[in-house]
Amino acid sequence: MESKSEKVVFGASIVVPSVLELTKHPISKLPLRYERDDQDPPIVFNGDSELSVPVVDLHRLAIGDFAAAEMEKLHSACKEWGFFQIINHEVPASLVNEFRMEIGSFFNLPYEEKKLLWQSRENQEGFGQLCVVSEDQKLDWSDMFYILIRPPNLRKPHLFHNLPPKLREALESYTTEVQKLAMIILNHLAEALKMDGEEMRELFRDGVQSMRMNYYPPCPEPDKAIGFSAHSDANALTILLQLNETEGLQIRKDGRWVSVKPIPNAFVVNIGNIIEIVSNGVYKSIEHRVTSNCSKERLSVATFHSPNLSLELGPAKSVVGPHNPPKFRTVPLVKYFKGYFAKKVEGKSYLDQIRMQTNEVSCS
Ligand SMILES: O=C(O)CCC(=O)C(=O)O
Ligand SMILES: [Fe+2]
Repeated sequence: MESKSEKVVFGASIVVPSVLELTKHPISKLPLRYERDDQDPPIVFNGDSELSVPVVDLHRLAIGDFAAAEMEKLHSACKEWGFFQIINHEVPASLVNEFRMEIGSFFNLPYEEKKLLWQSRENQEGFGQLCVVSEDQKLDWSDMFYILIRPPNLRKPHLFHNLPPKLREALESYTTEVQKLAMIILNHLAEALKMDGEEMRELFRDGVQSMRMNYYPPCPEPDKAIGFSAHSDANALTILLQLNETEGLQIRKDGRWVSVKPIPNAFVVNIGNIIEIVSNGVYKSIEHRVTSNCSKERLSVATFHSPNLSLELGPAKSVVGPHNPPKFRTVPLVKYFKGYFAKKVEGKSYLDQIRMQTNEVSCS
């Protein structure tokens, strides 16, 4: 039976305004609905050059002489940061650039056309914002477009078929390549965790891939607003493309917010809650956010990878043992997602709810 906190209805008759439309005519004051006092102020910590997100070279992971050192870098990035940037990933730059251009045009479509692709009462796909459940709820200073891509039976025809044809084509090629990259990374993570590679592959066979495109317009009062409020990702592995050179993404590291500086042709990869659970807490799903700025727009696209929806989620069997007892309970994946979104609406972390208490004994 569903607990009360798992019941959540998104967007029932709630219209989430488009921030891009709001900024079409210059405004000097931030509308009240975007003024935030529930977020840390957007202080950028830049003082210590030691503090920058690790960079992992995928090519070196495959070359005998360098592989062990690169693998160690990957392992410690996932343990200590929950984030890394990946270079030499072999996703063709031409394909990424094609996609980049199509996304820019997509956000600039006339509002009347975009309205046809707006979130509906029942689900969060389409243009809009995440987890908006009331008219008074404060909003992020951004527009997003969220869509399920794989497996194909999850695609919503009214969204997928109504995407501009060139965007759909570019999205198809981009997500196919990024899906391959995600599997390569997940295989490396299994190796680094000393987890059975077959157990990892089995989890992600016919897994879920979804995508969120984010548009952050310049903000009249960036100190009072937030582009994307602090959160950790629900899924297993996020592969993020920062589409232009505008900074904004920050991650929480040892209690401070650290900027993730865009590196040309790199992807930002982050561990989501699901890998934190599968790795039995060895890898960390880290809180991150996007700050606003007063002069430059920012665009990003996050591609999310999750296991097969019919499976149960818990610490990997090949990772836990007498010396490493499970730190999380095992729950059906579908139940996990419902719990995540319900807790997000409450502003809490669902991970804490499925974390084992110290006196709890595992039955799995
Ligand atoms: O725009 C970004 O850089 C981050 C977006 C993000 O965290 C998300 O879509 O989950
Ligand atoms: Fe995120």
